[in-house]
Amino acid sequence: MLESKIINLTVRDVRFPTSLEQHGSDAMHTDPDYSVAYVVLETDSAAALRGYGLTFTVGRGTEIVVCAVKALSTLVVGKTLKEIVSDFRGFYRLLSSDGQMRWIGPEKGVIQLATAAILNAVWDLWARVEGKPLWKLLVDMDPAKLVSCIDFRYITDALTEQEALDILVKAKAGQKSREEQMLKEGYPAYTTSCAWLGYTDQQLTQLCSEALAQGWTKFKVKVGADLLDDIRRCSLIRKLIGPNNTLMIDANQRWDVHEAITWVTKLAEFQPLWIEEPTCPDDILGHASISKALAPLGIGVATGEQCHNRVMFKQFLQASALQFVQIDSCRVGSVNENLAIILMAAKFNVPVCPHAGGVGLCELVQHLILFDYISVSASLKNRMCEYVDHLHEHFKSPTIIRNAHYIPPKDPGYSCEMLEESLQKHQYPQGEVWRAIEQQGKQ
Ligand SMILES: C[C@H](O)[C@@H](O)CC(=O)C(=O)O
Ligand SMILES: [Mg+2]
Repeated sequence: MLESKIINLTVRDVRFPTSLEQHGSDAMHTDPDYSVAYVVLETDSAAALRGYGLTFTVGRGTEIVVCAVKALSTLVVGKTLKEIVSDFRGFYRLLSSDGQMRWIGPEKGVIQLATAAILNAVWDLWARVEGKPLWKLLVDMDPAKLVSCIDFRYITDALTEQEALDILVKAKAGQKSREEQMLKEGYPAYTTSCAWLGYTDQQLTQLCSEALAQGWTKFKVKVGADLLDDIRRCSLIRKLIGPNNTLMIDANQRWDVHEAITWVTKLAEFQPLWIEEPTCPDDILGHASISKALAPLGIGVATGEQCHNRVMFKQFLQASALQFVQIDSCRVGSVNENLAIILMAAKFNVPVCPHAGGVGLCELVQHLILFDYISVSASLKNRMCEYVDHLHEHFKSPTIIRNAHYIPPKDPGYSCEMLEESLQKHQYPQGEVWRAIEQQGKQ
């Protein structure tokens, strides 16, 4: 089935009105409507095999990502899966470095989100053809083949192809038992669902108490808009979860560098493990200053959900500007680029703690973090994957969480196929959910 040719690409703008209840709100994104540009690759295979992919957005602007996907589609349609995966590095380069389209990137912004959506669909298709969930496709893949999927351009000063290969070969030891461990216990997760910025203290208390009862031990709280609110909310959560559970805080880029240091120092009494996105996501040296200032307080810096490519991650690592690498399945160039980031993190000995949530981000990134543990890092120290309890019901193979752990998916593919009924209802602006909202606005 590798011979199957991709004969069509469709892309849809699908939005969920999460802002109505303040789900997903933070200090910078006060009214997110969790959304996706949803891609389907159709093939000429007898079994009418399809690949499903998506990239995540927070509402307005999704139509621009849809346009970018359409612009890139001519580079994909007409290719066989075999042509693509036998030189995946070359195909990645074709998509990310097209001689004309790279001007509107390169490898950043809308065009990078569109690249992610398309490549996620290609990886989904490949995993389906092999009859495996994506994490298993990666875990079973020969290290040389894995490395051949990565574009090392601009990162060889931090990680060479040979070094990447050596890391993967070394991690072969114990791989089988780690895979069995994951199938039995799952991968540790933390929750962000209890403490979005727009939630009331009452909601926060109720959701946090419920989460504790369900076995959650690690909690992330949104901060950054108002210091007194932050002190009150962090104090409330710390009291609820007790001294031994883990707290993280996330400012979503709200502060300048000095402001970040002062503000977080005032929250240090609540003992957060990390401050996430304290300042502009492009300010590597700013993050390095914050890291240095907060290290004596035992607080690390985490970032990555808006870090747009492997070159940025390389510099964050080289500058000791982060202590937690937050890969994102839809921000960078799909699995190909995330492989590079995971391997660089391993070389620099910095834990990977993925960003997830949104629509489909948990479904996707669970595959990457399972691969990281089984085939690269071989460690769970200071490692956990974000989980957010929204919108999973719209997926054909939703994430399974047991006792605050991600249970490895078993269905073939990359877990991002959505239910047709959900797509139709939420398609923007013509789906019934959006027509009803428009009607209410007119009344
Ligand atoms: C706008 C998103 O909900 C964002 O707040 C998510 C995020 O920062 C996280 O999950 O971390
Ligand atoms: Mg965040």
